[in-house]
Amino acid sequence: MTTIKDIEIYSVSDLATAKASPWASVSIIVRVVTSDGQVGYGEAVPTLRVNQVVKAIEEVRRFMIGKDPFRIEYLFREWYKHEFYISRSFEAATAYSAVDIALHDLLGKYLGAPIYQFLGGLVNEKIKAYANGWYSDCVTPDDFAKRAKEVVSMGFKAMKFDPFGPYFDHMDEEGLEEAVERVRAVREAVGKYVDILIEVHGRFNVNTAIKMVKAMEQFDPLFIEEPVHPDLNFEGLAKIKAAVPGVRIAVGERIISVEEALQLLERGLVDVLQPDITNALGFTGMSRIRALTEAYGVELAPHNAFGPVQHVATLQFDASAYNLLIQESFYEFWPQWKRDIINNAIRLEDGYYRVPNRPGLGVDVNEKVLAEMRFEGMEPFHEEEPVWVIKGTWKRYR
Ligand SMILES: O=C(O)C(=O)C[C@H](O)[C@H](O)CO
Ligand SMILES: [Mg+2]
Repeated sequence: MTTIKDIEIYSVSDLATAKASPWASVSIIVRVVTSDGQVGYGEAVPTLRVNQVVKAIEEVRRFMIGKDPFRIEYLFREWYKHEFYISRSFEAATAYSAVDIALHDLLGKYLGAPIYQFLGGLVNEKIKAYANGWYSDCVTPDDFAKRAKEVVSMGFKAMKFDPFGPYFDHMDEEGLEEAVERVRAVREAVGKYVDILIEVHGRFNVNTAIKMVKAMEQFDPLFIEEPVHPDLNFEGLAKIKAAVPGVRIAVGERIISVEEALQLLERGLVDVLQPDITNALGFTGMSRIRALTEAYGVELAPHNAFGPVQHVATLQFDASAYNLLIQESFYEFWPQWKRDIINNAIRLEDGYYRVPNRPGLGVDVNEKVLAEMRFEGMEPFHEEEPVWVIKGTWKRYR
């Protein structure tokens, strides 16, 4: 019987020369190795938690060694039994997610099939993508407009950005005006037929959020994401939906269980759900969440921000998701070393990605990059700009 022999954990980074936000300068990759020499890859979330996440993966490793890697549902259930906090702890959830992705990669390689084949088969041959990470150091409306045009010339038909500068919790009139002018500049630059997605990063209290959503409605955003603080703020989201019913609201990148998805869906608080395969319990969790969203008539727009293994895992998932709206992508805006974590370049064709159809995740991981870019330690904490914003945008322009 094939068993799990080891789980190797690689933190890789260019922190010394990083030009991106600190969270984007690190990837945590896992490599599951079997007794017969097969390998499967997965990825976890780094955001200011690198050490804790690595430790959490070490715990999953203790449990996994010696087990049959192909009993995926059974392993999930067994680990759920042992890991008392899996649905309460971000670290526990992302650690398991990374390993679950790797188990699916292994199974696909063993069966000689891409992962989508055993998630129900191919529904979407190509996946519409929206660009993120394209607006580093953009501050004025003009900065945003110029860069947005470049994004369109790369082929993207959709893009997301956070226009709210340094505001958090409350935003005054001047802040709102600046944000509105940035969004107006992008809408004018890209025209009517490119989708604009407004990222709020869970910044605002409810009163500010309602005012902001009302002001943004005129630009016809595909959705507005995390308009209020992200603590499953049911009351806040309900007030926004009541105040501005015509604007689609997206949330979900921080959910770590199927039950959290259910709580949002059953209250009718979300139009587009954004689960992330690296913290929503891998393919196992995402498949359950997909079924729920279908039942509630909600579309999926998976969050995908951390690295190329996540990127291709999300493509595999999306390939079989009938209610897929769009997939996020930072891929084109990462530094070369990060793109090089996988050997097979993922090309954007007219705003879409073709889903890799080789076994497992469908790509080869570049072990040289994993060895050369290895690092230990945490991402830096910058007092002057929160870790979650795109670098150089925590500014006003007046
Ligand atoms: O991509 C998104 O939707 C984000 O919100 C990006 C975040 O800044 C990132 O996930 C933080 O870790
Ligand atoms: Mg977001």
